[in-house]
Formats: sequence, structure tokens, C-alpha cells
Amino acid sequence: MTTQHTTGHTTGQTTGISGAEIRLEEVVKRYPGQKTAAVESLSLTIPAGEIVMFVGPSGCGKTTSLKMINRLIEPTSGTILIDGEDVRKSSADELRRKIGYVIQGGSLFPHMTVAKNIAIVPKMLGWDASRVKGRVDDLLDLVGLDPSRYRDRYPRELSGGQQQRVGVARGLAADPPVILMDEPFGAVDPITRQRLQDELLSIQRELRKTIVCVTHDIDEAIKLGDRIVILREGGHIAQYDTPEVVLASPADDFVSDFVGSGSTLKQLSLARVNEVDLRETVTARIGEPTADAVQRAEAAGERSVIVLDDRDRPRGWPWLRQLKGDRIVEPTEDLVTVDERSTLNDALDTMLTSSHGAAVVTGDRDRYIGIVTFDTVTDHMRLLEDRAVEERAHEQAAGERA
Ligand SMILES: Nc1ncnc2c1ncn2[C@@H]1O[C@H](COP(=O)(O)OP(=O)(O)OP(=O)(O)O)[C@@H](O)[C@H]1O
Repeated sequence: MTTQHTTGHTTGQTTGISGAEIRLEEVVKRYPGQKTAAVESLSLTIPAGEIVMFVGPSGCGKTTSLKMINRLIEPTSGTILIDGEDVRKSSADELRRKIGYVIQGGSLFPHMTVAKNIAIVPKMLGWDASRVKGRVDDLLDLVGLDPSRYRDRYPRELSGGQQQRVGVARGLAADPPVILMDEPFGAVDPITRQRLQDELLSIQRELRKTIVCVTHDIDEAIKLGDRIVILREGGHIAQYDTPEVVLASPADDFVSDFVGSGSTLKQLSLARVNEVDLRETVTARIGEPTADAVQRAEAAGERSVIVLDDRDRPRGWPWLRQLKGDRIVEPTEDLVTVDERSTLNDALDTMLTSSHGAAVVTGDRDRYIGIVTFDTVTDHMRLLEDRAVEERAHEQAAGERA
């Protein structure tokens, strides 16, 4: 699949970044009849290829700011530049090509199939039928839906999470350098939400778009954001920084109240699965004789095996006693995995739904890379707590000296 943006901008071509820089310069939005502006004067640079999360209390101007970028809302004054070009000078077609848009629930057209929903923008841009078809299948694959099973379904025949995946595919359809997302995962249950977030991180690792995403959820902002913009009323920036800095040194009381106390659990949201040691375990292939897999596992002292498909994707994690009745290894339906870029917090949630006290970890394109265990996470928590105690002692000693 083409991951490089090919419409003329040069940002990051050598580094694999396909996103474009976004600059807001003193952008103001005053709705008719409003006494105070919804956004008073917002200036901000969003680097190419990064995910920037907008958070803040209800009504602070997050959605207004986002929609001004693709001109769904016209700014009252100020300038917005994408890759140095003023969005006001772009035609509607150019904006569609440059900016994908994903909102809660995917907002799919109910009377159109999945394929038609995804193809809307490419068709508007005049792509020929075979290119559109190829693109739809690529995108379904990218968002983890088997094209042959899902392309001809209607939105009502999909779960909420699947609809949201199609919504993401539609946002990516014309390979735009910029994707805007408004509460994209707000309408799904926590486990699906976590999966969709993981998938977004995995897709982003591949595509390196510039993604601007509005959320109510500070944990989602910490997890997904390369940077977080915390807005207060009137679209004023309270802090704009990496999640690490926002958590470790909130700019003021407003930010620390909003972010919540720097508890160990919050710190677990900062640590990624790929930062701790993963454990190897025995794997088996779908279709191989069960006896072989059982023998390998028993020789290694394991009581279960991870079942992989022909593309190394985990498809089950049976106990050996469950396997013994079958002649060949079969997939099971209920395996929940975590992406290597997931937070330890998510891994912990996933483990709580598993009888193994561990979670299966996947990398690019959902390939199996190992397991993360409960003990590893609790060890890491202990390490963080020790560090925090040390830091407090250090600060106290410094205070006493002064
Ligand atoms: N079309 C409109 N006409 C008048 N006022 C509006 C309009 N849209 C939004 N506002 C007001 O502008 C301010 C910012 O709204 P906006 O939707 O951008 O906030 P938000 O931070 O996204 O809020 P939420 O988190 O509740 O979605 C609010 O005071 C809102 O009432």
C-alpha cells in the first residue's frame, strides 16, 4: 500500500513521515450573538507526523478549533496553514484530499455498503473504479477487517467497533497528510475502545500522518498523544507539551486538577508495553497436529500455547487440556491482545479479562511478539513507586536545606 503522500509537499519525505505541519496563527471564532469568543486567539504549531490531542472541559472550544482546520467552521479571523499553505486558498477538493475527517461512531451512510462508504472521497476526486476498489480493500485490511467478509455489508450489519474502524478507513481513504478526529472512540465499550486506540497507534506507526484528535478523556490523550493541548475556556492554551511533561510538571492548578493526581496508575499510562521485558512462550500454527504442539509445550514446561495464523497473528491461547481432544490446532474466538505500544494500564485491563494472568502482545499488522505478565507490570509499578518515594525524599531534603 502507498504510505507516502504524493501530492507535492515535501515534509519528511526522507523520514517516512507522510503528514504535514499545521499552524494556527491567532485564530479567533466568535459565533453570531456570542458575547465572548468561543476561541479567542489560538496560536499553535502541530508538527508533521505527530498525534496531537486536544483536551479540556466541556465548551472550551475543542471542536470549534478542530473544525476550523478543515473549514467546516470558518474562523472569524486569523490564519491556518497546512504545510505552509493557507487553508482559505484551497478549494473544497483540495481540502478533502489534504484532510481526512473521522467522528464518533464513524457516521457512516446507512444506505451505502462499507466499500461505498469508504470510497466516497476517492470517487469525488475522480479516481477510476479499479484504483478505488484496490484502495478500499487495502484500507479494510489496514483497519483489521477482512475485505471479502466486510466490503459488501451495510453499517447496520457491523458492531460499533467495526463501524468505527470503517470510519477510520474512510478518513484515510484519499491518503491525506492530515487527519482530524472528533471523539473518535467515544461511542464504544472500554475494551473495544482500547483496541481501536491500539490499532490507531499501529496504523500511525506505519503511516506517520499528522493527526489532531479531540477527546474528553485525559487517559486517552496521554496514551495516544505525542503532545497534548490542554485548553481552558475561550480556547486558551493552559499547556501544550508531551504527556510526560504534562504529568510530571503541570503548568498550573488548572492543569493539575484536569490531569488528576500523578498516581502510580496514571504513571502506568505513560509506560508502554514495549518498555518492559516480554516473555516468550510456545506457539502453535493453525492446522498443525495438536500432538506436536502439546509435546513442544510440555517439553518447555508450559501449560498453554498461543495459536498463530499464517500471518503470525495470534488467534487463540488454549490450555493444553483444552487442546487434547482435537486432532489439529484450531483458532479460538475470544483472544484479546494488546499492541506493543499500548500502555501498561491497558495491558493490566486486558489481563483482568484473561485467565492466564498475562496478555498477548502484538506488533505491526497484529503480528505476535510475546506476552506481558502480571508480575512484570507489578514489578514496574513497584519501581515507579520507589522512584517517586526517592524523589519526594530528595525534594524534602532540598527544602530543609533551603
Ligand atoms: N454553532 C454555534 N453557535 C453558537 N455557539 C456555539 C456554536 N457551537 C459552539 N458554540 C459555543 O462555543 C463554545 C465552544 O464550543 P465547542 O463545541 O468548540 O466546545 P468543546 O470544547 O468541543 O465542547 P464539548 O467538549 O462539550 O464538545 C461553547 O460555549 C459553545 O456553546
